[in-house]
Amino acid sequence: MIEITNLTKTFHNGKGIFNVDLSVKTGEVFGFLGPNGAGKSSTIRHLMGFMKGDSGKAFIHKLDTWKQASVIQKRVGYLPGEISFLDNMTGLDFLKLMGGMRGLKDTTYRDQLIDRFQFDVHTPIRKMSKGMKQKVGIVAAFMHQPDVIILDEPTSGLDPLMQQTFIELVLEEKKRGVTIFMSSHIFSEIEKACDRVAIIKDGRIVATETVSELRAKQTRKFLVTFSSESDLQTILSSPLQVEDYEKTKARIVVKGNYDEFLNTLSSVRVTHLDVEHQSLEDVFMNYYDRGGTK
Ligand SMILES: Nc1ncnc2c1ncn2[C@@H]1O[C@H](COP(=O)(O)OP(=O)(O)OP(=O)(O)O)[C@@H](O)[C@H]1O
Repeated sequence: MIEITNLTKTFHNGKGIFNVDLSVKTGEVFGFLGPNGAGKSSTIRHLMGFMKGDSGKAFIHKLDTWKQASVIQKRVGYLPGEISFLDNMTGLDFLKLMGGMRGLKDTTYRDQLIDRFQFDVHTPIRKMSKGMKQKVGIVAAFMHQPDVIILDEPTSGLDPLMQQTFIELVLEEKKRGVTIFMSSHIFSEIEKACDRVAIIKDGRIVATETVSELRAKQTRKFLVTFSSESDLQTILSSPLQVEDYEKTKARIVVKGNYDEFLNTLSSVRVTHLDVEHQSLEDVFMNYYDRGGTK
């Protein structure tokens, strides 16, 4: 549904995106993660046909996004990273303008979305907070029920409740078979909403993984208390990775090897077990820190 092959764009300052390859299947919710300045918005601008690459191609629905930019921009739901509104408009004026451009006739779904995101459509945009503007942008991206939606940092400026409302909306659209591509640096929203994730750093894709693969790579540390010091000795002489220990307690590192962990623990008496959670953020930081090698 979305194909980017070998896309490169070098800006005059040497920054940009380099040999970006991405493929998003129909009905997939795909997360695009990276720190500030990594190249997320630049990639998305190519996908929306606002920018022409120096080399490589981007396709949506097999349409070349640069050559067929007007078709893409009419058809695809899009939330830009920074929305430029005409300040004298109200939220409703803006949504009517966007709806007109996309040939939206039935406004029932638009009005349901306005209700869900709880904002006053009659407020002039110049008086809106960043979060309110973001809500208007989200409604504009979803209201015509497109089959592809591209969102650049959709939850920035939203409070936690509205972030949750947004995730629910994405999951509903996913059920309808909509293909969604969204950039973010909030790992928890990617984890909740996305099937797969690509990580971009310094303009290059450093990893593409399913969310479940990423979870499997997640390191978990268990704080285990044993009934005796000899139990601890049994664990110390096992293949399990023990980070530190004292008397009858050990901090055991588990990275996917749950079977081995449970089997070994079953040979001793455990009186207490606690888990220290490592966030997905830590997993991603591994990628960032490793400078692009997987
Ligand atoms: N038109 C431009 N001219 C020169 N440099 C640019 C231009 N657009 C982007 N850049 C640079 O290219 C790099 C990638 O920018 P981009 O906006 O794509 O990053 P991003 O991942 O979206 O970041 P953020 O999370 O901060 O929005 C940055 O170093 C940015 O300064």
